[in-house]
Amino acid sequence: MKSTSTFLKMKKEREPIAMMTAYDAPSAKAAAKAGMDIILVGDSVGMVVHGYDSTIPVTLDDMVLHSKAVRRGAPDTFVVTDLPFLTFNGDFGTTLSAVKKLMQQTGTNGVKLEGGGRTLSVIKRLTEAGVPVMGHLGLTPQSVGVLGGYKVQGKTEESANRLVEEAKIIEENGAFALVLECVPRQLAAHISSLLNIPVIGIGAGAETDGQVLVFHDAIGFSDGFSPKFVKQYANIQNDIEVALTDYVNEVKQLTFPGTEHTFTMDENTLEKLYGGIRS
Ligand SMILES: Nc1nc(=O)c2c([nH]1)NC[C@@H]1CN(c3ccc(C(=O)N[C@@H](CCC(=O)O)C(=O)O)cc3)CN21
Ligand SMILES: CC(C)C(=O)C(=O)O
Ligand SMILES: [Mg+2]
Repeated sequence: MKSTSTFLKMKKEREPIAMMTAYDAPSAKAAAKAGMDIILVGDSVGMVVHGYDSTIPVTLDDMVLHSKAVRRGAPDTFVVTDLPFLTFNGDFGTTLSAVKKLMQQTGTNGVKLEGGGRTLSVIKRLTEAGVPVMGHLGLTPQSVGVLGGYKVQGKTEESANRLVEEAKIIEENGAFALVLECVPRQLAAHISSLLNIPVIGIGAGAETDGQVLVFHDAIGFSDGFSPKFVKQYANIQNDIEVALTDYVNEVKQLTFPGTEHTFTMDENTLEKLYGGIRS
């Protein structure tokens, strides 16, 4: 199993880190088979799997359930789980019990939490408690209400400087990696070269130490969600629609199931039971 020190070494040796979300066992298994370095059980599960229009409604129990499934599908891959909305912003005891539940009940390898400001000290305290922590700056979707929408961050001098300062503190406070979401590539490149820990980008250009995408976006299964930073490596939505339409048509036309999908009784039993009625 890769570890936080593997990821530091990868950065040093300029080997890009490939990360993607997964929320269930079969997709986690596919990610592991593809050679994914890190699987993220993202709170984006609320949007792409549960149909919410933000990540705000996602609960700790949701993250526990999905993390367990991912761990079963990818037992040998480093897994990180998002701490959901308002599970790490109040008293530290509550944060600790949330992280304890996640790590002990699911076997996830670390947690990711969004934001700078007051959450910077939470990163420090969790790290001191022995928890591998991944930071997340830039577009932090749990703050969508405060940010006023899903918008590129760090475009002004002031906000770019603040992101740089927060990124430095995140490293100082012991995080093993940092996700930078939806920021200009020049800012992401600057932060990546400034930090010793790997910076993993999403909508942050090619000069970070790794990339992360949402599983459903990457395979074309998120209802057409395809902003500039997403590349669709497949169109699963279309494949599924074709398959399901074929199924409906074959059921209606009685062409499914065929004999090859059907069980039969042997002739003797059939004779005894129904006097040889067949067809
Ligand atoms: N399926 C999915 N994939 C994601 O990457 C994702 C989610 N859901 N939900 C949580 C956040 C929201 N994300 C988003 C959503 C929309 C834009 C978007 O429309 N961006 C505009 C630019 C907006 C601006 O800066 O004015 C774009 O054109 O890319 C970006 C990130 C990323 N995250
Ligand atoms: C997009 C990634 C970084 C994330 O936080 C999520 O999927 O929830
Ligand atoms: Mg998230």
